[in-house]
Amino acid sequence: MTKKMNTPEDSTLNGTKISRRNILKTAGVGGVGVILGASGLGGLLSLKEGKAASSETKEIIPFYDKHQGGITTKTQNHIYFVSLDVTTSKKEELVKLFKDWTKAAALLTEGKAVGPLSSNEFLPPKDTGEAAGLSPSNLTITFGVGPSLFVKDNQDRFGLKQKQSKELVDLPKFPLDALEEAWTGGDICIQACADDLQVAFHAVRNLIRIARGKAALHWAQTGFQRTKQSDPKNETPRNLFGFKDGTANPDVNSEKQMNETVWVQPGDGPNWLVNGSYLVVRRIQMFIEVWDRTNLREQENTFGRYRDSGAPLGQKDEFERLDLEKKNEQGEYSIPVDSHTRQSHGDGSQKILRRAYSYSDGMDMKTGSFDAGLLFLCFQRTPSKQFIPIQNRLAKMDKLNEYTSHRGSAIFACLPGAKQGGFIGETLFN
Ligand SMILES: C=CC1=C(C)c2cc3[nH]c(cc4nc(cc5[nH]c(cc1n2)c(C)c5CCC(=O)O)C(CCC(=O)O)=C4C)c(C)c3C=C
Ligand SMILES: [Fe+2]
Repeated sequence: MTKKMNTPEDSTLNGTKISRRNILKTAGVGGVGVILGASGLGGLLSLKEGKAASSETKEIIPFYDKHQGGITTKTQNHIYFVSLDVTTSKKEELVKLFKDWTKAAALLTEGKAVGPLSSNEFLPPKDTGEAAGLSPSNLTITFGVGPSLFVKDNQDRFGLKQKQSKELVDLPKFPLDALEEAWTGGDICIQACADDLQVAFHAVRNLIRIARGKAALHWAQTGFQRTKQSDPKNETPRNLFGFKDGTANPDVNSEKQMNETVWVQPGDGPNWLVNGSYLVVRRIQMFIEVWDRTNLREQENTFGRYRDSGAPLGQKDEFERLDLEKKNEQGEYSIPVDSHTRQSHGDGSQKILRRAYSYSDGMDMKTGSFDAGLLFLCFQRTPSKQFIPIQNRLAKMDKLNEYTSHRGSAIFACLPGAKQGGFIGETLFN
């Protein structure tokens, strides 16, 4: 029996965009297995378009843009983050991979399959199928390249050495780092964020499938936030220590702030990264059992903020400007000297865009406690002037270190966005 499939080719029929959900609804109307000619399907959809299309349009973040999605776009409920090792030594295969990934990512973010769901019973289907019927879920796919893609073991692997940015180098070892190879480094990263974890997983799975023989998984980490459904007021999310996390972030709606803080500008370094950004990712375990035995005052002194309101200590409102000079009745600083807020803020001149997710990975087999914490992700224009000095201060002085351990780390240059017809990495490889 011939079935009409949701293929990349038929993603636009008669000028009508067809998403995973539409195609299923259409099949429902006509019945599974009904043969539909392109024009018949297009006609049917244009009749039904209205509701389904308008509710889904809101759940699509366009893939082709000046900047990649997943950086300043609204944070979704889930993340599936992977770091990959490139296994091919041929530059042309690497370039082809980025071209294939670009096409696939554009389809996936629109809620489409990367190929026919079941066209030939003698071959594995092109798309793995688990996202069929699901909405695009605001999926964003962000690609980055690590320092080891340029030079590894002193080898200029793909003739890219001349293009390596001075900022794209391994992070220094910070005091107290307890990094493990299993969560550190990588040649390429893919960050997939979506409001549905199955959609994010499906995206990563299919992109890695496309990379077979060219790149392989090095490490992977999922993460979550409270969902939009459970928090319709969209307040600042809370981390696993129960504190609001993300309050003092630069404003993603301010182009000026993003150009100052996040996007690489002409003249900053190599041209290929203009409109891209550097991502620092840290897998930070949080000792939640120890925290849960710590009294509230100590917890609040650790962060320098109230747990309930998220306001700085000695102040009223979550979003009030920090008053680092304010003292309490005992004559001590209201926001303690070793608190996370004071140390991460510093003199306020170094800013990063944080886009962190909590993670929970079952049990830490070494200790029997939860392996849970924060997949800390931050974007910036110049790591040596932003993440690195902040982390140097935190590693030396932050009271939060008593309750956390940095177990994984990596840096990537997230490429600029691509135009329709172009591909992610074009500026680097051409
Ligand atoms: C090097 C950068 C940072 C790391 C690593 C980091 C880890 C980390 N942070 C929290 C929880 C909170 N962080 C908060 C503020 C805050 N954190 C950083 C940087 C790093 N945090 C910055 C730059 C800031 C903002 C400073 C400012 O200007 O005020 C807060 C307070 C609320 C907020 O502003 O978001 C919390 C809570 C955890 C749990 C953690 C590691 C596990
Ligand atoms: Fe922090």
